[in-house]
Amino acid sequence: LLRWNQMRYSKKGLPPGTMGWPVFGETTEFLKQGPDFMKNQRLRYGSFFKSHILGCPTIVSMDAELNRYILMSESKGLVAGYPQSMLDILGTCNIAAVHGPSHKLMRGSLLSLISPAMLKDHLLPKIDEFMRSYLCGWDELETVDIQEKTKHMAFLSSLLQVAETLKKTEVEEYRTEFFKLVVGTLSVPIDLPGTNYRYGVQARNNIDRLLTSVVQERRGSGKTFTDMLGYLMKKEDNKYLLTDKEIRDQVVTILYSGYETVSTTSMMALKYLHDHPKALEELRREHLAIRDRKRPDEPLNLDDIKSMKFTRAVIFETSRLATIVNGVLRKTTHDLELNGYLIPKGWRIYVYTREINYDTSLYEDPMIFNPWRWMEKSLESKSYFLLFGGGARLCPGKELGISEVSSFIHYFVTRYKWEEKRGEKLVVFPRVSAPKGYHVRVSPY
Ligand code: HEM
Repeated sequence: LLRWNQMRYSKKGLPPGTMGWPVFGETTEFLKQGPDFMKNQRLRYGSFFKSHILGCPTIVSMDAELNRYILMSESKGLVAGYPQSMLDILGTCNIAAVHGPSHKLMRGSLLSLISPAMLKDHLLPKIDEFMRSYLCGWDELETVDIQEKTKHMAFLSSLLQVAETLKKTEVEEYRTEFFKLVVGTLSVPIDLPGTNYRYGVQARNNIDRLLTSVVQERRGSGKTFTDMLGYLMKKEDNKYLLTDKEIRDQVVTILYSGYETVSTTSMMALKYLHDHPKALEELRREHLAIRDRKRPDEPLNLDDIKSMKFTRAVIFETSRLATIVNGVLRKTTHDLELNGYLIPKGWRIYVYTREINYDTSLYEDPMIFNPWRWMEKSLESKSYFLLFGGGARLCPGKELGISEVSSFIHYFVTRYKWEEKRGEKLVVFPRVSAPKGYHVRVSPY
C-alpha cells in the first residue's frame, strides 16, 4: 500500500518526500513525532518536501526566504488554505476563507475597527477596565490555574470589545458556545452525532442566533454604540458596509483569531518570567515606573503601552521560544511552479515557520530565553520575522494582541508575586498547552 501510494504521487516535477498511507498519509507520524518528524524529513529531503498530512497532499516549506516569498505571493495563486472544519465553522465570509476582492473588503473592515486611533480611544480603555477588575482577588484563591485564567481573559476581553452591552448571562452563553466552537474547528469534518465537529457547527449556529438577536435589538433601539459591533453596523461614514452574515463571520473571526494566540502568549510569558528572575525583575521595574507616574485608578493609555519596551521584548521572545504559531497554511489555485518544482492545483502548502525560531544563524543561543536580544537590534523588521505572518495576511491584530498581553502582564506583576506548584507540565506541540493546567500560588506583591 505504501509503495502504491508513493507511486500515485510520483508525478514528474514534484519535490521529494514520502506520502505515507492512502487516505491517512503521514498524519499519525506528524502528530506523534511533532517537530522531529519535520526535522527528520528535512534531513532526508531538504527544506522543501512533499507529504500527506491532515487529509491533504501537502508541500512543507521550512526555508525562511521561501516562506516569505510564499506569503507575499497570494496574487500568484497561493491563497489561504485552512482545513474544512475551520472554514465550515468560522463561516464562508470569514477572512481566512476568502481571497481577492472579498478578502480586501473583510480585511479593510477589520483594520478600520482596530486602527491605532480606535485602539487609543475605544479599545484600550475597555481592555484596561476589564484587566483591572479581572485580575482582582487572585491572592485569595488557594491556587490559580493560569491556563484557564488566560483563556477566559483572552475570550472575555475580546467579547467586551465586540459588544460591551451584553448581560452577564449572555456572556456566559457566548462563552460556553465559543469553547465548543474552538474544539470543532480543529476536528475531522465528519458530521455525525456526538462528534466535536457536530458540536462545533451547533455552537456556531447558537452564536449566530445570539448575534442576530443583539443586532435586531440594537437596530430597534435606534441608539449608536462605540464597540466593534456598533461600528460594523454603522451605515454612515462606513467605507466597508457588510451584510449581516459578513458581520457575524467578522465577529466570530475576531473572537477566534485573538483567542488562542493571546491566551497562550500570556501563559507562556508568565512561565518564562517565573523561570528567569532577572527578566522578571527588569520587567517589573518597567511596570512599577509606569504606576509611579500615575494615580492608583488611572488607566493605561497608548503611550504607556508604547513605553513598555522590555515587555514587548518579552512577548516576542515568548512567541519565538514557545513557538505560539507553528506555521500557516496556503493552497494552490492552479498548477504552479515553486522553488523549481511543479505543484498541482489544490495542494496545500504548509509554511512551517517553527524551525526559523531556533536557527542558530539567526538567533544566538536560540534555546535560551533572552528577551534582551529584542532590545539590541531591530529584529522585528528582519525579513525572517514571521511570528505574526507576512504579506497580504500579516496579522492585523498584532498591536491589539500585544496591548492585551501587556495590560494583562501589567496588572499581574504589579499586584502579585507567584510560585509554581510542583510538577506542572507544559507541552509545546501540536499546540502550546498545559494538559493538566498550569497552577500557581499567588500572593500580594
Ligand atoms: C499575540 C497574538 C497574536 C499572534 C501571535 C498572531 C499571529 C498571527 C499569524 C501568524 C497570522 C497569519 C495567518 C496566515 O498567514 O494565514 C495572523 C493572522 C490573523 N490574525 Fe493574528 N495573531 C495574534 C493576535 C491577533 C488578535 C488579537 C487578533 C484580533 C483581531 C488577530 C486577528 C488575526 C486575523 C483576522 C488574521 C487573518 C488575516 C488575514 O487573513 O488577512 N490576531 N495572526
